[in-house]
Amino acid sequence: MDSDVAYIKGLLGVHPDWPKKGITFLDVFPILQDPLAFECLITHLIHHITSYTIPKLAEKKIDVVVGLDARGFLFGPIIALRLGAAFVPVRKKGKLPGTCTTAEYIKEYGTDTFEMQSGSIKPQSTVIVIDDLIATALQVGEHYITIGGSAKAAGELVRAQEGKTVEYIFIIGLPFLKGGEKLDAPIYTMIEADD
Ligand SMILES: O=P(O)(O)OC[C@H]1O[C@H](OP(=O)(O)OP(=O)(O)O)[C@H](O)[C@@H]1O
Ligand SMILES: Nc1ncnc2[nH]cnc12
Repeated sequence: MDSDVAYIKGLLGVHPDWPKKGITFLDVFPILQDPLAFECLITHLIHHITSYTIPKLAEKKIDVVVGLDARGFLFGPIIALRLGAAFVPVRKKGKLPGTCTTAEYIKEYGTDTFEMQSGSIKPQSTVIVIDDLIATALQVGEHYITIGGSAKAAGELVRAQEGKTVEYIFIIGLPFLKGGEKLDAPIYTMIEADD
């Protein structure tokens, strides 16, 4: 398992000063270009959910996997299918038809607004939120302030529909940014990015 994670980590694209100076962008797309690595990644996450997340739920199953626009869409539907769960997208503002709930957020390199279609999660549903990466938002002088970013906004949208987020799952965590300290459920990151 550890060697699988190390292999997958080695595939990540590392792009200093992109999309702007001071950001080191970590690109998950090379993983998808290696079918064996992609399969290993999905198997790893399913193993985590079925052997760790679900046993803690006392007889409950995962009802909904929520994926975040856009890179969360690469992983969320596959995980949902394998779990027999629904997939619900969180999209950037203006992309979803019908009535939507909205949450604004600040991320590592800008601000944005997320939306979820009203009624897409039934009250009391058990939810996993998935995305490619968790970072954080704001640097003040030499210090980063964690204000949750994309994942926190997604959690707000789930709560607005009375769903219960039981875990936030990410392929990559950026530990030096301390992302996710203020989320309402535990976080699982498969790969810890180097400081
Ligand atoms: O933890 P945070 O500071 O909120 O940052 C993480 C988010 O930023 C990236 O998405 P981005 O908004 O760049 O959109 P994309 O997936 O459409 O490229 C990434 O895929 C996460 O969704
Ligand atoms: N450093 C980073 N690399 C890739 N996606 C990101 N989203 C926010 N920060 C990011």
